[in-house]
Amino acid sequence: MDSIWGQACGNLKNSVGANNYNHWIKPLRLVSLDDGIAEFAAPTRFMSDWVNRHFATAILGELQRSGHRAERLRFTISANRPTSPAAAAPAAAPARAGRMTASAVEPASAEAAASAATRTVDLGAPLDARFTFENFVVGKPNELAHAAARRVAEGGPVSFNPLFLYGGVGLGKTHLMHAIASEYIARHPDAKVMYLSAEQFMYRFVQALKDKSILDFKEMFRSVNLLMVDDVHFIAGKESTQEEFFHTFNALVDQGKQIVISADRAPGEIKGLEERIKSRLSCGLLADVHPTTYELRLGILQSKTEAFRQQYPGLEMAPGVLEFLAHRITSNVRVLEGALQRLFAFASLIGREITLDMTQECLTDILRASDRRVSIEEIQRKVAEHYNIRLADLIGPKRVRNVARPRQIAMYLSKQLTNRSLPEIGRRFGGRDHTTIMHGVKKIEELAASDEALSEDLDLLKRLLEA
Ligand SMILES: Nc1ncnc2c1ncn2[C@@H]1O[C@H](COP(=O)(O)OP(=O)(O)OP(=O)(O)O)[C@@H](O)[C@H]1O
Repeated sequence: MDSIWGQACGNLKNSVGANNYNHWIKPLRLVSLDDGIAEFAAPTRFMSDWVNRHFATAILGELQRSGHRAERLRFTISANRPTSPAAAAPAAAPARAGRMTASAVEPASAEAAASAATRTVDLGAPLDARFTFENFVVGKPNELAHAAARRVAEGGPVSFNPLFLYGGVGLGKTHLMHAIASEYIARHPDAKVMYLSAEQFMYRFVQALKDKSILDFKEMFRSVNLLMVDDVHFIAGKESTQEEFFHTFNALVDQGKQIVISADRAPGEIKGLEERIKSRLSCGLLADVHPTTYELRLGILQSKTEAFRQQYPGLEMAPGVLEFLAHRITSNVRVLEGALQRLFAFASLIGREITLDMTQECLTDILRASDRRVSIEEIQRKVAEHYNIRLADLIGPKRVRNVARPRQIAMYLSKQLTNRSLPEIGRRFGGRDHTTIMHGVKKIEELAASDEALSEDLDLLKRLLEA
């Protein structure tokens, strides 16, 4: 086993990059390779989950290339646990270079295996048992996407096709997709549901071409009742895959079968996607998952904390910690969740209550990265560009409306996306008083509540700034 894995590792280092390799792949040990199942010992559950989600395709591909039958991964958690909290629960999630599906990955524990067996999607990837509607916290930014997802999951007559969920990284699109699939299967045990990433779709398509089994491929995809393709932007620029996807899509729509798609942006904004596909994808319901608000982040943190309390019983948390995290980590839910996980792991290792001081100490890197994400200068530049005004005017004293409103928008975004104080923001806006900034922020909040166009503009700017 050691020599098989050693050989695969050499290539994996190149394909996933040295950082990913050292962090995630190197600590794994190949225990057995029987019946197409590659069993690994991993130091932590967190690590095995992460590898499942991100590197399964690469690992299986490597084992297959060296002539072994490898169709699924299975993990056991080895006894020698890591000693540092960062290794136990690395919260600073590396940027995701496209999703690797969890396809062909077996659940780690017997309990998870049993529950997955009842949830197994007929033809696609196993579902993540944590991604249910019950575990999804609903707030203003995701309420439309959630309601539409619920409707599709009921499996009644197809009222919009496709359901197209889109939004920035780590905002819950995949979570909703899994929730739809689980619920749909629970309600329609005989239905065929296929959930896979666009990358997996391409991989299967290429494999079918190689194996000369394209008819089987077509037949398999056309036989499903519900097709769900995650991260569809992945096929941008890949002409033959797009062509095949287009035909699959049309065949299913013609048969009245439901399709759910997710992407990081609206169909019209995906560069490298054929016009006919863009227009097909725009035909159903486009549901935007907006960037999180403070309230939603807090709700998610509260809900995740309850789950962590079961995992780490007896751990106390001082008041204000969740509020602090919701305020400081605005990037995406995945990072927020990772931060909380690291905090619990750390507190349980040293056996102390989670306090604000501990939070700051334990999450220094994440908090610093969050701080760095957007600067007031970037916000000012982007807003000036967006409204086609000069940066000097945005900061300067002009009071004409076409400058004053964008200025207030920039003030509002500076308050929302950075953790600078009002006097500090004031200084960056040409030495204005903090009450002027407060007034600007309030004004935009009020306007956005009734002006849909402004609210959409704010979302767009946030997304551009947080990208
Ligand atoms: N509203 C929510 N309630 C509970 N958990 C959430 C919510 N939104 C996101 N999450 C959690 O955040 C993590 C990231 O979500 P998910 O993978 O669904 O993001 P995504 O939008 O598909 O991102 P990507 O663009 O990277 O594919 C998951 O663990 C998910 O459970």
